[in-house]
Parts: sequence; C-alpha cells; structure tokens
Amino acid sequence: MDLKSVSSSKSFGGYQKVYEHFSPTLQCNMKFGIYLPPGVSETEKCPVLFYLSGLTCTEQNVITKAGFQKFAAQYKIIVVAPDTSPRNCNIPNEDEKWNVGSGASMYVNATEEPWNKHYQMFTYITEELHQLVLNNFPVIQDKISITGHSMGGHGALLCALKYPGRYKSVSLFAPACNISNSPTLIGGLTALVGEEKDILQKWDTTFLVKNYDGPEMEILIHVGSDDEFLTKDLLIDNFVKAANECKDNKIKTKVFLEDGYDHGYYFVSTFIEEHFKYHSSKLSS
Ligand SMILES: N[C@@H](CCC(=O)N[C@@H](CS)C(=O)NCC(=O)O)C(=O)O
Repeated sequence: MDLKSVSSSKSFGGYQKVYEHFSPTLQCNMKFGIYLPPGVSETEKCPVLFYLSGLTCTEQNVITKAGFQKFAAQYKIIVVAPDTSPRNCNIPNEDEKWNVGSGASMYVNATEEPWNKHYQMFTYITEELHQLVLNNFPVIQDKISITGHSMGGHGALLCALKYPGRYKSVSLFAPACNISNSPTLIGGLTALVGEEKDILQKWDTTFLVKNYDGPEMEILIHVGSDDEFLTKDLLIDNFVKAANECKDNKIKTKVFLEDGYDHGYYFVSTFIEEHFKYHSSKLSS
C-alpha cells in the first residue's frame, strides 16, 4: 500500500494531512484528509471519527471550512475526511452535473454501466479506507465513530446501519435521510444502481432502519430551519418515524432544528463542537 503525502500542516498542535493512494476498489487515485491530534503515536493511540462530506465536496471542504481541528485536538480524536467519489475515470459526462457522477457517489456500490467499474464507494469507505486507516495510523481499533453532512449524513447512516455495532457513535449534520424520495439525489442514485424500487430501497436509510437489529444506537442530528434542502430532500421526519418503528426501539434519534441556519459550512462549523463533545463522551465510555 503506497500512501503518498500531499500536504501536512500544523494545526492546534497536531497535523492536518492529506494523502493520496491508488484504490483497487475504485480503480483510481483517491485523496483523503486525516487530522492527527497532538501527541498521538504508536504508544499513545486515539479513537477515530470518519466524516463523510456532501454533494460537490472533496476532502478539502470539511478540513478547510468546518473548524474541527481545535476540537479534534482537545478531545484527542483522529478525523478522517475522504473524498466523496472516484474522479478522473474517463466516464462520459462524469463532471457534467453536480448531483450525478463526480462528487455524487451517494456512498453506494454501483451496478449500472458506465459507473460500476469505479463507483464502489460503500465498499471503499467501509472496507478499503477503513482498513487502511486502522493499519497505518495510531488508532484504537475498537473506538470508531462516524459523522457526515447532507449526502454524507446519508453515507454515515448507511455505514452505521449496515455494520451494526462497528461505530460507537453516529452524528449527522443536515442528513439526507430518504434519498430515493429526494428530487435532488434520486437522479444520481438511479444512474448508479438502476430504477428498481427494491434495489433503491436497499440504499435508502429510511427503509433500512426499519429492519435494523444491531445494538442500541443513538443518533445526534442537527439541521437548520433555513436549510434550502430541508423539506424536499433531507426528509429527516421520514427517517425518525421509521426509526421509531424499528424492532425493540433500538434506534433513538435526537434531532435539533436550529433556527435560521442554512445548509452550508457556517452551519456545520457552528455545531461541530457539540458533535465532538458527543462522540468523545461515547468513545470514552
Ligand atoms: N447547488 C450547490 C449545492 C451543493 C451543496 O450545497 N453542497 C453541500 C453539501 S450537500 C456542500 O457541502 N457544499 C460545499 C461547501 O459548502 O463547501 C452547488 O452546486 O454547489
């Protein structure tokens, strides 16, 4: 495994780094950001938090705009920020639309031509990158949490629901919770996995949550009341309702509707500290 260092910048006593590597799963080069808090080493390992970004993002958006490094340093949590899709794959029109193709992987495994050769993002995040991080960085192997924004909130939920018990805590910023009913996301999803209802629902967290049968899971959610995607695309209420129907009440959602905030990184950076506090409390218990 060849990890090429792209950048390394000191931040709050630790280092914000970006690496590039060839991904056999995605058949292309991928970048990811990783923040290493001050003092972490092979003898002082830390928990890790995966942060999945939203539509149009690369690894750069969250590392430059969310202001999380201060809290990652304070709570001693390694933060991994993957890119949101394969890139430069020579797929016709891959960069044409902001909600189909590059930057719009939906964190699923594609089955449809021409995307299926590269767009295996679910496996990339949950297997390849997961193992790469655990094998190459000073991570406490059973202290793993996940968070995400918008399409990345959907991605984080997919990971948590399909890998019950792996993630110690889950938190979401303005998550897309029912993507097969989202006018903005459905086009990207059907391009990747086709139009069959049963298949769409296998990648839709509102449907998946009903059959969740893992350990109890509490999910922290923040969303802004002025989020332009709130009512037609995020569909958080649908997820909450489905989660309440899940067997033995195993999923508890804590949703905070924050007055006046929109969908962007001013919103994310406002609530990022609360999410680190939340993950830290779960990771240290
Ligand atoms: N129509 C917008 C929507 C994209 C958008 O809002 N993306 C969110 C995630 S769903 C984001 O994080 N954008 C990058 C940023 O704000 O830095 C665009 O074309 O950029």
